[in-house]
Amino acid sequence: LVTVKENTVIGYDVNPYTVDFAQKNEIIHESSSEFKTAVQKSDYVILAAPISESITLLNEMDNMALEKDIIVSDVSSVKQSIITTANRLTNKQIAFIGGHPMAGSHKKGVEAAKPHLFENAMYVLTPTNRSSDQDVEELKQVLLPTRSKFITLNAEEHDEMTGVVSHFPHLIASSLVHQAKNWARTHTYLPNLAAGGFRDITRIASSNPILWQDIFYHNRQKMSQLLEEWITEMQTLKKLLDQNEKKEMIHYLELAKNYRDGLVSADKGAIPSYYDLYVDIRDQTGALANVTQLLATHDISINNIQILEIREGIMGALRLSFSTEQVQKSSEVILQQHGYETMIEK
Ligand SMILES: NC(=O)C1=CN([C@@H]2O[C@H](COP(=O)(O)OP(=O)(O)OC[C@H]3O[C@@H](n4cnc5c(N)ncnc54)[C@H](O)[C@@H]3O)[C@@H](O)[C@H]2O)C=CC1
Ligand SMILES: O=C(O)C(=O)Cc1ccc(O)cc1
Repeated sequence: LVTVKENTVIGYDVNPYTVDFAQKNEIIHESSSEFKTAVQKSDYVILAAPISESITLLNEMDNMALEKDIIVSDVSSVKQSIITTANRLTNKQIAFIGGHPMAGSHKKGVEAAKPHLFENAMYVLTPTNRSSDQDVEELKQVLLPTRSKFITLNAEEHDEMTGVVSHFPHLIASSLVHQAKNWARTHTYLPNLAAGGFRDITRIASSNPILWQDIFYHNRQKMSQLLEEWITEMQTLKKLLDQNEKKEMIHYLELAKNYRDGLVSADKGAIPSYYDLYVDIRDQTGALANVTQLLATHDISINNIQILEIREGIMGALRLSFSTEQVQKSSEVILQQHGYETMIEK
């Protein structure tokens, strides 16, 4: 993705379908079929390809003849490798600042783009020896409309922290799915018993495998260290179980619960970029149709709907996710006015 100064966004992608889709859906103003042409027209460039590809593109830019100075950034989930590349650039006209918006989903492709995707999300910026404080401020101004919250981190601390809260959980989610798959060979009814908990913890296992292999590869040292720590932790847990250490187990679960409960609120800096509203419902089909229609008549669009723990004839709940707090609050008012019981997690 490439932007030029007069608020014009030029899009470039190796896949022409992506550029075409982006233009038809007004995600970009202009398109380019050649990376070099797009770069040469631009004041700011944001590389949003898989990490290894963004590194290649940055190296390509180093050899380009540019008529003006440009600020280049990226969105790669791992920072060290691209920052190392940036620190070695020789083209004096390029100022590089690493970027990583902590928002997204398990979906891939341009179709997953959303105008409010980055709103309230943390956006990590990683300055390099190829950027000044003024360049960082200028980039922030360009990114201001995303309404994300900027934080400056160096590559090492970024990769350590995202390793813990983003990359490593992915590996665990996939391994849990593998475990279930193996057990399902001998227990064919198993998938029917997979309740909300299993779905919650494994959602990210449905992400794009090529992208995640690339993330694991670029953060392989941290991943390996985390895996080692995890194995030790699992061995400790196994001991607690085998020796029926009740108190210790309750203590372990309590500590995790307390810490996790403190992470829920969006403004405490945790990752959620959605605003959830829970609605009590009696039956699935009728309630789903009523709730969605009611909100649609008020021009409210729902980002995601999940049916929680519902069985025929028994009260259940819908989890509606919205992209802004304002829409979440107005949906609550509308639904309450129509007799629905609602809840927003504090
Ligand atoms: N998926 C997510 O939730 C998040 C992803 N990221 C980072 O964003 C980057 C892109 O990830 P996604 O958007 O999920 O992947 P994606 O697969 O949806 O999009 C990547 C795009 O890059 C294009 N591409 C690949 N090689 C290219 C090249 N050499 N030149 C031009 N275009 C090329 C592909 O055709 C595709 O349209 C990655 O670096 C990832 O680490 C960062 C935050 C969140
Ligand atoms: O699917 C999810 O919930 C995510 O965690 C999205 C995500 C994927 C990659 C990132 O580098 C940052 C955020």
